[in-house]
Amino acid sequence: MSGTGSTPALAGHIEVRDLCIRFNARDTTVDAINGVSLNVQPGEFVSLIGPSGCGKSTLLNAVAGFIEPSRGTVLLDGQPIRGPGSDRGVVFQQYSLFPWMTVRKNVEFGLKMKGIPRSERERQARTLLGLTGLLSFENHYPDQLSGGMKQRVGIVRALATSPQVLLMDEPFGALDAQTRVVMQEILTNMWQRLRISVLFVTHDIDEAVFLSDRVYVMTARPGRVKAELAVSLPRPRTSEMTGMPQFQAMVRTIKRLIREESLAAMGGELTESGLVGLSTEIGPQGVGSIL
Ligand SMILES: Nc1ncnc2c1ncn2[C@@H]1O[C@H](COP(=O)(O)OP(=O)(O)OP(=O)(O)O)[C@@H](O)[C@H]1O
Repeated sequence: MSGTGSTPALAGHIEVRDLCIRFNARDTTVDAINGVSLNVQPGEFVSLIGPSGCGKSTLLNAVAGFIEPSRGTVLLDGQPIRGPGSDRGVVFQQYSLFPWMTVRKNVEFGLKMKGIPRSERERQARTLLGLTGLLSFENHYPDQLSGGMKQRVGIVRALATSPQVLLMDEPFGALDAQTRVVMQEILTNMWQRLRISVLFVTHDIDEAVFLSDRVYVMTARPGRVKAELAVSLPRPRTSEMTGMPQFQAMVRTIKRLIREESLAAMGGELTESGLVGLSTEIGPQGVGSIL
């Protein structure tokens, strides 16, 4: 594991510079993101939020090394990212566990790929499973687990190789509201202990504010950075903080920013007095139901 207690993280600095990603389909091109610059400092928790289709997953996939930039660069600790690597753990919304492997074998997989001897990888996997309350399920198969447990295994598996960076793409998107809140608390506790850098994609504004040190709000496609907000809530975070005025104020600000972008993408515009531009097409009630 990368670090414990208050040891400051030294690695895991992500820098995205003027990143553009264009997809070429058969007879069209799609500019998914255009000129994105952002950073994640070592040990920082940063979220990306924005209207649907603004390129959040594309950006995360570029940092993971699954997609090459059309222009611009993505650096990890000063080195250009040239492909996937064990220095970056990835967790997706779909649990992506191997269904034919037990929980422990799933967690051991990355360690096996790194050539760690069997007894050592078994020891490491059991330690991580113990930290997340999953040790008694080590011999279960994924389809014997609840969604929240599967995603805990997914996170443990991503952390098993001691990455400097954890990349998470809507990891709790498939979970019910209660499980989601519990998972957020588990994640923030684990992150606080490990001090690794996290880049987290979500649609959920409360989730972004609750978990993050900073939040980047993206524009509608092609995605750019519309705003960067620092979250000043103290650590460790607790669920009671969601009732604090500064939490609520930040949620309102982000909601407004995303709403502006969603409207702009639909050809409308937000004014002091209300909505214009869309009303002739679908009427104010229609707009309210969309947003
Ligand atoms: N492989 C691909 N080929 C062509 N277009 C793609 C590809 N991947 C993504 N896109 C397009 O790029 C744009 C950005 O997609 P992306 O999934 O990154 O957005 P997102 O912000 O994560 O969306 P959502 O919030 O709905 O999950 C979309 O218009 C999408 O259709």
